[in-house]
Order: sequence, then C-alpha cells, then structure tokens
Amino acid sequence: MNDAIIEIRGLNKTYRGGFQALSRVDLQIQRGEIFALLGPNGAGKTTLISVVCGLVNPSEGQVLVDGFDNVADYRQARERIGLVPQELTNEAFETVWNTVSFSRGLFGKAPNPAHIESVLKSLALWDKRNNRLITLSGGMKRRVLIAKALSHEPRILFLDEPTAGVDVELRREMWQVVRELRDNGVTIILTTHYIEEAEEMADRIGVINNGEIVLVEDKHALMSKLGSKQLTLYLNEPLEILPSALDRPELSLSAEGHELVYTYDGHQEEDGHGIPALLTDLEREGITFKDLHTRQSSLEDIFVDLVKERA
Ligand SMILES: Nc1ncnc2c1ncn2[C@@H]1O[C@H](COP(=O)(O)OP(=O)(O)OP(=O)(O)O)[C@@H](O)[C@H]1O
Repeated sequence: MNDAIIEIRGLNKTYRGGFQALSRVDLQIQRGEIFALLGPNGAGKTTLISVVCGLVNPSEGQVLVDGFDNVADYRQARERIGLVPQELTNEAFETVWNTVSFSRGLFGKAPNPAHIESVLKSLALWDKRNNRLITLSGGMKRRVLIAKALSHEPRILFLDEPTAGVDVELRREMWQVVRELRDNGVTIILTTHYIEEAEEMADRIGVINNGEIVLVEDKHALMSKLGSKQLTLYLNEPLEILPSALDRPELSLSAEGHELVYTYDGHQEEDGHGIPALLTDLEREGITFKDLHTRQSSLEDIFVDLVKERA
C-alpha cells in the first residue's frame, strides 16, 4: 500500500562553505506511521527535517507534504507539520496556556480554546495551564514543546531527538504520548540515536549515514533479516577441538573449550542444519552440557554493523 503523506525526491543539500550534508535522499513517509530516522552524530538528520519543514533550502530535489510542494505551496505544506525541536527554547515567564495559544496564532489560525484544552489535557498539562514555564520540570517543558507543535492541528509531527538527555522514566512517558498521538491519526517522524527508542516505537526505520539514506525497512523485517541469534552451551567436559562430525561454520569453541557457541539466523533450519540437528550430533558424539543461554542481536548490533560497513 502506498499512501505517502511525505514524498522526498532526489534531495541534495550542500551548505555554504561546500559541506554536503544530504546526498540523493529519496524517502516516503506513509500516512499514520511512526518512522524513526536513525543515524550517528552529524549524519544529516536535523538537516533533513529542516528541509522538509521548509527551514533550510535544499540545493536540489523536491519535497511534497500531503501533495503540496514545500517551496511552491509553502503555507499549505507547513501548516500540516508540527515540529518539536531538539533544543528547549521556552519563553520562561509565559504561562503554558499563553505560549501554546500563541503558537497556534503564528500559523494564522483562528483561536480555538477547545483544541488547546484537549491538547493540554492529552499531554497531562491541564493542571499546569496557568503556570509560568520557569516553574515546570524538564519533562513538563518538553511536553509544552509538543503542545506548541500540536497547537495548529498538524497531521504530521516531527520530533527531533525527543528524549535526548531525558531519564528512563520520562522517556517511557514520552513514548506513551507519541503512541497516543499516532493512535489519533498523527503521522510521526522522530530522529534518535537511541536505538532502544527506535526498537520500541517505530513501525519503520530509516538509517542515515554521511547524508545518505542507507536503509529503509519495516522494523520487524529488519530485525529478522539482519538479526542473528546465538546459542551458548556450557559443556560438562571441556573439548580441545571440535569433532569433525560437528564441523560447521556456525559453531565455535570458546572459554578454553568449556563453551560451544552456535550463531544462527534461521536459514540453517531451512537447510536442515538447525538446532535439532546440532543436538542430535552432540548426543551422538557423547557431548553433554549443564546449561545453555540464548541471545538475539538487537537493533543496536545491526545498526553498528551497518554504519561500520559503510564507514
Ligand atoms: N548551517 C550549517 N552550515 C554548515 N554545515 C552545517 C550546517 N548545519 C549542519 N551542518 C553540517 O551538516 C552535517 C549534518 O548535520 P545535522 O545537524 O543534520 O546532523 P544530525 O544527524 O542531526 O546530527 P546530531 O545527531 O549530532 O544532531 C554536519 O556535519 C554538520 O556539521
């Protein structure tokens, strides 16, 4: 199904001074998804978001937001987007209510107190509506940034590193907020270098490195395609060498022969070389084990491999 709410075509960005921050970026964001853009520092994440939001001009290429060209039809494109920036830049002495209402006005939208009320309630800020921002906790200030970005009823929300420097509890709270927004039909694009965040939240993941999109994939497909599993058997008696009957590339001895490590990705099963065959061979060779441990590679392992491969 292709129901792209954002279409990015052939985007290049070379900053004044000659640095190329984006290189031939093609990307489609589907309506209603949570898309995580993952990449190391300086990869081009903020530049890409800034171009889509119309804050930075591309050197080449085109961005369509819900069908509107973000240069030729800037207003229509921009009003569909909410942007939660990386930096906390709040007006310290304003109240929550005023700052969020003012943001709506910046988009030329008529006041709509009922909408502001529902945004503040959904972000658990209603009780704080008359508080000055300076009196709020860090987590509340972040939620105010989200409320500001939602004040003009955008259908797309960009979150640039929403949980950078945020503690674990607050991070979970933010994830919940983002999920609820998605459940209400908002398309979410978030940048992060917390792999855990992408693993937890995203429907699809894009990886950007050195200004190039190196991969876009459904999260589960990515993890099953590139992920591997590892089975470690703790042997009763150490082995000096592997018997030839056990000779297979996926198997190795470690811990001075006390551990047998089998690394597999599911394809071995199809070829008849999976775990059942391994266990049968072990029994036949009289090799016994006292314990076992399995481990699945995380998105982090996959990501590190990807970025290393292209370095
Ligand atoms: N205004 C600018 N002028 C020149 N170079 C810039 C400018 N803004 C960003 N860059 C360069 O472009 C590259 C990409 O920067 P960008 O902020 O998009 O990366 P990022 O992936 O968001 O990084 P981080 O994870 O650190 O926020 C970096 O090398 C950066 O130094």
